[in-house]
Amino acid sequence: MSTLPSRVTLVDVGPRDGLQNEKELVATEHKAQLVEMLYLAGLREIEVTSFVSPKWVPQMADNAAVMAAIKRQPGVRYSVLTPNLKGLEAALPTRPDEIVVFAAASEAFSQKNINCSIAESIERFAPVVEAAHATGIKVRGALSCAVGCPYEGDINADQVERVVLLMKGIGVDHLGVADTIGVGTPRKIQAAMERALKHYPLVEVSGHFHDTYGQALANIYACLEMGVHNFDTSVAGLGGCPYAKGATGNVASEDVVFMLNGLGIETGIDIDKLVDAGAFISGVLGRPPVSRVGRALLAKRAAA
Ligand SMILES: CC(C)(COP(=O)([O-])OP(=O)([O-])OC[C@H]1O[C@@H](n2cnc3c(N)ncnc32)[C@H](O)[C@@H]1OP(=O)([O-])[O-])[C@@H](O)C(=O)NCCC(=O)NCCSC(=O)C[C@@](C)(O)CC(=O)[O-]
Repeated sequence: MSTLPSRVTLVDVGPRDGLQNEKELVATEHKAQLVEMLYLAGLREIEVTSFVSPKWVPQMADNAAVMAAIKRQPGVRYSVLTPNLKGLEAALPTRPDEIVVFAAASEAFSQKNINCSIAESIERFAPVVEAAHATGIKVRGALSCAVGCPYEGDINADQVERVVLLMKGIGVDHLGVADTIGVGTPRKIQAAMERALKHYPLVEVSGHFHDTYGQALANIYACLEMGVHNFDTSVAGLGGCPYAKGATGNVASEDVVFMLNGLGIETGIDIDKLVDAGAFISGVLGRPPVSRVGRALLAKRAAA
């Protein structure tokens, strides 16, 4: 039996990745309340919003207002997505603790998602990374479509490594391996992870798994076996990417915390309060949480 990490850090990306795909605009105050409830549940890394074009992603148009509305708590890292310098310039006055640039292992996805080739995206990110570092802000890089693309199909590990190297070359501090459409299975995910780990230290690599095919928990376990201990998750299983049709949300934070609790792995997260956060935002959206654990614990509460 391999030794699993004793502690795992989760970045809840629900307020950004989760909500970006919602057609009905969610009120700024509800977004801010969700961020606060995640903090109260013990999350110390929260992806709040994105500074992208409001024409492309209207749900994130209130980015600055959300950043102004959140109650800043000590010890919490609030991050935002910035696809270009324009995004960074808009984000900086809102004082993000970290920014995220996002590239893809697939040319077609890069074009659909950010309207440029992989090479052009790296050219755009380079000054963003430089400017962020100049103000002391850490940069996470998301690498979409690390095992499969909605337009190109299978993606191989060589394609992943190529973009990992490009990200590393421009100084991206942390590399997130993203299975955007949730088609990854444990061995494929491990192969992609291995390429990231060839160039980034373990502490600076994370997994970002959508649960479209129900593989996300197995994929997280496969990463734990490699020692990976940072994951993006989304409260209530919210989300999907507007440029990956049919892809469902990220793996639900509640489901991951339940599994990690069962494995005796520390997260610092209170699952009951996390379920409250999931129930809150699901109520705002007018539907039950996608999280199986969230639904089970809510049903148990109702029956008690
Ligand atoms: C990247 C762009 C902006 C390029 O879009 P573009 O049209 O190529 O950009 P442009 O530079 O030609 O500008 C066109 C217009 O957009 C404006 N603009 C330009 N930049 C910005 C900005 N930052 N903020 C606000 N406005 C902006 C710019 O000012 C101009 O406005 P106009 O003159 O037409 O009125 C566009 O493609 C875009 O916003 N895409 C958003 C994509 C997105 O948010 N996708 C979802 C997030 S990624 C994701 O979810 C995956 C991830 C990270 O979770 C991991 C995974 O699971 O894979």
